[in-house]
Amino acid sequence: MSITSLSLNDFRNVEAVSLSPQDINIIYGENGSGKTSFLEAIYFLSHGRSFRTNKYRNVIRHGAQKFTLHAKKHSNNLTIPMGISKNVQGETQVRIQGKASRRISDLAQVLPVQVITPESYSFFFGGPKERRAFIDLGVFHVEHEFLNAWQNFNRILKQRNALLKQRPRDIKLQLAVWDKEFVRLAQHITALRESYIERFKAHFFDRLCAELELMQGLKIEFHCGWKQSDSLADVLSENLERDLARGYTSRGPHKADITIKTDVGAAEHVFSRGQLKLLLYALKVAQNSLIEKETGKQSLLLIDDLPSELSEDTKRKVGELLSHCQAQIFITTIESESVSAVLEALDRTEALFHVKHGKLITR
Ligand SMILES: Nc1ncnc2c1ncn2[C@@H]1O[C@H](COP(=O)(O)OP(=O)(O)OP(=O)(O)O)[C@@H](O)[C@H]1O
Repeated sequence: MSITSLSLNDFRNVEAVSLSPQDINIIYGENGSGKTSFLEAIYFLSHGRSFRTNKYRNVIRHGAQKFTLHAKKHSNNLTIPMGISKNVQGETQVRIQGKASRRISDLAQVLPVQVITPESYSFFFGGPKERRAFIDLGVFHVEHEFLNAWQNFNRILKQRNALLKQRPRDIKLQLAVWDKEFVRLAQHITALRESYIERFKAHFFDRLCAELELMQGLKIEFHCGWKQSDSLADVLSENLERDLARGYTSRGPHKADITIKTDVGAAEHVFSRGQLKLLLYALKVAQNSLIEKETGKQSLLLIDDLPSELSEDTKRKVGELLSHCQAQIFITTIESESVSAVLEALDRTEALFHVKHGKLITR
């Protein structure tokens, strides 16, 4: 069990709703009833932002001055109350165990949350940002040094890019100072990512995908953000003219990526949409169960509109995949019956929540 109570106030079309989630939670209702808003609220409690919009005002209920979200997380016989509120001026308040917290990352530490939406398939087709974020979420949870190193690296990257844009006369001298630290942090971050990816791959292939025929022969490759056989210091100097022309640093760990290949080509060019969805579930579940294994933290998995585009057989396979992790799961669907095949594979306590116009009609 992870979240034992959740309340939303003035969030999207939800004025005031409280619920007591179970291990598996099915949130169902008509289009526009407010189902996704519940997932969005849980995500907000973990990340301090929405997965749907960067405009925080969009999530405050029309006419209200602020939204407030509360949850109680139960783990290891400990109940941790947590909350976040944000007002129309953009001021955020975070409370964990009754104490104000200034760092959003504190929320994510307490409540690891992953989300899968119908748009998540941009994971395979979009740029590397999302794939990098996927790796880093795992590294963040299992490697304590990562957050600090990543924040420091980003500060240096910002300074370096500002220099590239300003082009002061002594730019080479100034860059020499920044680049030393840039390279040191880049190597540290890359080592943490590589070590995580190796463990992730072992977990993904040996534990999770052994029985899924589709996943046989897949290869996951990590690209660190520059040609790894070359020294990063040399790569930075070789690319200086190009970087000056563009005004940003083109090589480094901020460009890292992963590719997923089948025997005959990149997964995104070979697999069907349904197969890619299954692969995405496998990746997210592997991440979840690895975080559980290495940190003992139970995470939450939010799945928006699970049944869309999935056959009954694929839904059963999704259910089998989900049974490999202990994550508390929240699934939205228009009709509750359409996820029966998923639930059959999950032998855990379930709760059904019927949402209508932002209100719960059954509990
Ligand atoms: N800030 C807001 N204040 C009030 N209502 C809002 C606000 N933002 C969105 N809404 C409304 O709240 C509802 C939220 O819909 P949500 O996306 O959660 O529904 P859903 O049940 O997941 O729909 P679908 O099945 O179509 O994905 C919509 O009807 C939307 O018009």
